[in-house]
Amino acid sequence: MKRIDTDLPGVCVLEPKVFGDTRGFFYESYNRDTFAAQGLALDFVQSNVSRSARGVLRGLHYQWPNPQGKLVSVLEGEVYDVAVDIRRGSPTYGRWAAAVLSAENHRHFWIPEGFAHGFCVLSEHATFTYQCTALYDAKADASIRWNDAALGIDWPISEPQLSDKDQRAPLLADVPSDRLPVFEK
Ligand SMILES: Cc1cn([C@H]2C[C@H](O)[C@@H](COP(=O)(O)OP(=O)(O)O[C@H]3O[C@@H](C)C(=O)[C@@H](O)[C@H]3O)O2)c(=O)[nH]c1=O
Repeated sequence: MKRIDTDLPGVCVLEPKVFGDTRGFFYESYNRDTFAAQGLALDFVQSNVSRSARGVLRGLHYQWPNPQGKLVSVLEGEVYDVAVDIRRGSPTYGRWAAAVLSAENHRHFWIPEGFAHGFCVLSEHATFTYQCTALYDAKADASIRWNDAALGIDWPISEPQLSDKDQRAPLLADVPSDRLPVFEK
């Protein structure tokens, strides 16, 4: 597995070693020891799958308290995936990083705890899967507006299909500071 760091410390792309043969391919999507050797000592407690049509955007989502680190990837189609540092007191507060993830490139994206996460679908459909370091907690579930100008995310689509919740999401500046994750060194 190859780790490719982004400009945003903590957020990285992981490229698994893919074994192809006449049957198709095989890769390890997660291996505790291989990840730990790359500085990612992760302990997953929940796995999720979603499927979305072209133009759907899910995000920007986070949990506070009980933040979730997420290892995300795509099994069908292609998405533009974004991580945003929304940790109070972080030297990189408000900065974002993005990666194109697809069923062809097998790339995984690591979204650390305390970051907001979202993606939009670039293909006809996309089947998205992710493992989480904390359980879903409906009371702690929160969103930031996908196109918050203060973040300036360079989304590749302009009129996404959003959930009601995501349409109503606040700007980062309007979230009370005690409702945001805390930066821990
Ligand atoms: C995320 C989640 C949702 N649900 C339920 C709540 C709701 O009724 C339904 C759909 O939830 P949502 O609209 O929040 O689903 P979705 O918009 O796909 O939410 C996800 O978006 C991406 C970007 C993330 O980063 C994830 O952590 C998660 O927030 O599924 C669970 O039961 N468990 C879960 O872990």
